[in-house]
Amino acid sequence: MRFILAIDQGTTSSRAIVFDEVMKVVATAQEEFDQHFPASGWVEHDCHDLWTTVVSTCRAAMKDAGIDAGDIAGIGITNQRETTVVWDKNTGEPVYNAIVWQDRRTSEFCSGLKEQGHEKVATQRTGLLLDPYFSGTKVAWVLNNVDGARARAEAGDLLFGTVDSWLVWNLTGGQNHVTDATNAARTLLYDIRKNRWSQTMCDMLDIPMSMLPEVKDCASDFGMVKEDLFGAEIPILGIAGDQQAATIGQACFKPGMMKSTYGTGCFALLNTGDEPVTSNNRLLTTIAYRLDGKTTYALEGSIFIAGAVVQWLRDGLQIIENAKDTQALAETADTGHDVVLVPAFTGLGAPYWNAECRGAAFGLTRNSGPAEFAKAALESVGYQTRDLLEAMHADWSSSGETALRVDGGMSASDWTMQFLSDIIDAPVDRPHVLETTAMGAAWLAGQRAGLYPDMEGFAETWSVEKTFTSDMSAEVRDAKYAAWKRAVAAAQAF
Ligand SMILES: Nc1ncnc2c1ncn2[C@@H]1O[C@H](COP(=O)(O)OP(=O)(O)O)[C@@H](O)[C@H]1O
Ligand SMILES: O=P(O)(O)OC[C@H](O)CO
Repeated sequence: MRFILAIDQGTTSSRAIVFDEVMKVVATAQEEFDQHFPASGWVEHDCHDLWTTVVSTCRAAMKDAGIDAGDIAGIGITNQRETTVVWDKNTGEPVYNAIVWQDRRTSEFCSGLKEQGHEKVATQRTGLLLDPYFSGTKVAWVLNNVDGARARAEAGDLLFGTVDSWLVWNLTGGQNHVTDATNAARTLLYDIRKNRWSQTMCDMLDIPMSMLPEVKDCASDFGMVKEDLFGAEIPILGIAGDQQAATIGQACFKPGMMKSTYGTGCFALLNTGDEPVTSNNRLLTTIAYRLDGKTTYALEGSIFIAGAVVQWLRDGLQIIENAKDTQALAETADTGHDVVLVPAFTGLGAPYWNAECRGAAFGLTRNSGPAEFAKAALESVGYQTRDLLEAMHADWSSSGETALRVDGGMSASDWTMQFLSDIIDAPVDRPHVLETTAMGAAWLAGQRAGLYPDMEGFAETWSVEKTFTSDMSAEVRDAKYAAWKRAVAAAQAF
């Protein structure tokens, strides 16, 4: 029996999952690591934590599966995207902590670039916006703020990588400085149409191109894990950013197919085929995957707070003990009035991109209590998804012809998924396999290793566990969504 090992290096934890020959999960290991918040709006990870938790979870998953490294046909890596690591190629030592995708420290730098009229050029090349979310301005921050970093980078001694790159560098014992096209597409340095690093963007941000990794297809030979790590060499055969891996894991291979992942945040990706679609509604144009040199593009909507609003009910308001308690609470809410919650705790993502906006609740009465807040919190996720879908429909007329495929921790909530279907007025499909992110990475590696089926064969294995269909009158839907739009406008005006 041969196995595939998927590494899912996420924002709050690292996971390793062993899949067998028929793509079934046989073992999983997970380890959380510390989040560092050195200043308001700053979020960092210790690069060594990312690495050591990956190694220990891989070892634990292999042990639990009762297998040796020699039984593994290949490794697939998927990762939190945009998070930025800069290290010295001679010593392998990072020059600074990993600056996490959520980090807003380069807000002013981005505003300055926008005022100088650079956004159009940046969007044309990269499909992204001049926002601190992406890696480019984070790399520039390291070069401009860490003592001696710029000189070392210009001398060719420093390397930049997203988390996948950092992991491969370490797994291969400092041999390979590589990434895949989906991760490159999140850096603000990659030309997604020409499929190469953009000299224009590197000049704009003053980043030496010698720091950048080689960009490969998502299923490629990324290098060999050195033998002393797990007891045998293992080829690394697949890499994709986590939201792209979920798109693959959900088998969204045809134009018009869309997935939405409800974890801490929510990321919706719509497959737009082999042409990048330029958004007029502040969505991102990105690479869904690149296989055999052929790029498939996606429109992406990124919402920063989805499941995190449930964490706020638990840890901030302390009105629930467990995330799953929200459903029972929401069911008891007063149906006579609607509380609308705008969870802009860290600003608003797509399609508003308002970094300064903060959260707000509207429609409160003497009757508003935990149940009404729980309902409003769950509904906010549906409203935000509708915002994204409206933008996608406006940008691309062929969108929305198929059901929305959902995954992520919050998709376990039937109540939330039913409201989602009601408010978007479209079917919502929840698959049997909710490990879609790891599955996507595993499939990339497994088909490269000759173990797993091709794209069509893989798509046939996807199956729906539950379909939610809209059960809300148009009148109620329209009134509720109009109230949401008023609430978002009011929160932004505050
Ligand atoms: N039954 C549930 N109802 C509502 N929210 C849930 C439920 N289960 C999990 N969540 C939310 O989902 C999130 C965890 O999902 P997960 O996919 O593990 O996220 P991430 O990968 O971002 O850490 C948490 O924010 C949690 O509050
Ligand atoms: O680590 P996650 O699952 O929160 O995903 C983070 C995204 O990749 C950020 O763009």
